[in-house]
Amino acid sequence: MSGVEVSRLRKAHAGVPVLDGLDLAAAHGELTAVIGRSGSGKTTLLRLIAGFDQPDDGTITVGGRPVRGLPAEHRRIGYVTQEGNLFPHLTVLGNVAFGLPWRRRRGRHGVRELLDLVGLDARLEHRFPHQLSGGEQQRVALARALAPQPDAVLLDEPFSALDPAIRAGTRTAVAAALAATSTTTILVTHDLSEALSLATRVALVRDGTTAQQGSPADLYLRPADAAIAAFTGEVCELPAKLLGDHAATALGSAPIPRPANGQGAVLVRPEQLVLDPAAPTHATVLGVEFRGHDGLLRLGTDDGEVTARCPAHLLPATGERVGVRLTGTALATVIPPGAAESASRRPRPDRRP
Ligand SMILES: Nc1ncnc2c1ncn2[C@@H]1O[C@H](COP(=O)(O)OP(=O)(O)OP(=O)(O)O)[C@@H](O)[C@H]1O
Repeated sequence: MSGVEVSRLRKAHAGVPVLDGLDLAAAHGELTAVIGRSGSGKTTLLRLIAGFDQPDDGTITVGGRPVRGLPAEHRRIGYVTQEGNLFPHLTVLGNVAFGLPWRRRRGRHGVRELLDLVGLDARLEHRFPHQLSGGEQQRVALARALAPQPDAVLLDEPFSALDPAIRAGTRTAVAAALAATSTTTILVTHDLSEALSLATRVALVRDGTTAQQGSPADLYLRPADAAIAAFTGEVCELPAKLLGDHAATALGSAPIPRPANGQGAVLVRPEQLVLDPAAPTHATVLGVEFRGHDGLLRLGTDDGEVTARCPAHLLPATGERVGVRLTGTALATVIPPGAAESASRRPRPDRRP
C-alpha cells in the first residue's frame, strides 16, 4: 500500500506562489522529514495534505486514494502541531478517547494501550493538559492522532517548543510509537539533526519545489548542489584544481561528484579534514570552538583558512602546528564564471537554499 504522494502541487497565498509544482513521496510506514528555510512552504504543504486548505493545482493521494475534494475529517490523517493543541477542558483520557471510534470510547483499554505506546504513565490519565509537561502533552497529542488508526500522521515541528532536556526523550518515544504502528509520517522540522536521525527519507523544499529528496545520507554526503551542502551541515571551502573526476587541493586530492575542469573550489565537511602528524601539509591552529563531543578548529594553511572537526579528547591548543589531510569525496564544486583568472572572486556558498 502506498503512503502519501504529492504531485505537481501548486498553491499561492495572496497571489504569491508558495508551492510551484512540488512533488513528494512519503513511503508507507516510514517517516519522511521535510526541511527548508523559513517561509519555504512546509506548513502550507502539510495543510494541503491534511485538507485544511485547497491546492490551486496538483494531486495528493493518501493510502492510494486521491483526496481532492475530501473534507479534512474524512482524509484519515492525524495532525500534531508545535503546541499539541490538546482540548484544555478534557483530561488525558478524554483527549485520547476523542480520537477513538465511538464503539471503543467507553472502555479505557484502547486509551491505555495508546498511552503505553507513546511511553506515557497511565497514572496521568486523569490529568488536564495544564497539569502536564510539554513533552507529556506532545505524547498525548500523538496518542490522540494515532487513536483512529490514520493512514498518515503529519507532524508540524512537534518538538520545537520543548526544553532541550526533554526533547530527546520525547522524540525517541514518538518515533518508537510511529515505528511500532508502521504509521506513514511526514515530519516538518527546522532541526536538521532531528530530520537526519529520525527520518528514512528527507525532502528539501526550495523555491516551491523539492530541490532534493533522498536518504539522510544522500542529503548530507551527496547533496545535489553547493547550496544544499551548506544547508545540511557545516562546510569548508577549499581552493582546488578540478581535474575531471577529482580535485587537487593543498590538503590532498578527492573525487568530485560531477566531472569538472579548471580552477575553482570544492566543498567538504569539516570532519573530512583529519589531523594526522604524518600528513604532508601542516597548519597552525588559529582557534578552537569547543562543542562537547567534538570541536571545530580554525586552521591556517599556506592556501588560506580552513575548518576541521576533531573529537574533543584530541583537540589541539590554539597556536599548535598540526598535520592535516583531506579524506573522502568532495560534496560539491564551486566554479564561478571567471574562476580560471581569479579564484579569489569565488562567492561563498549560500546557507539558505
Ligand atoms: N494564510 C496565508 N495567507 C497569506 N500568506 C500566507 C498564508 N499562509 C502562509 N503564507 C505565506 O506563505 C509562505 C510560506 O509559509 P509557510 O508557513 O508554509 O512556510 P514554512 O516553510 O512552514 O515556514 P516556517 O519554517 O517559518 O514555519 C510564507 O511567506 C507565508 O508568509
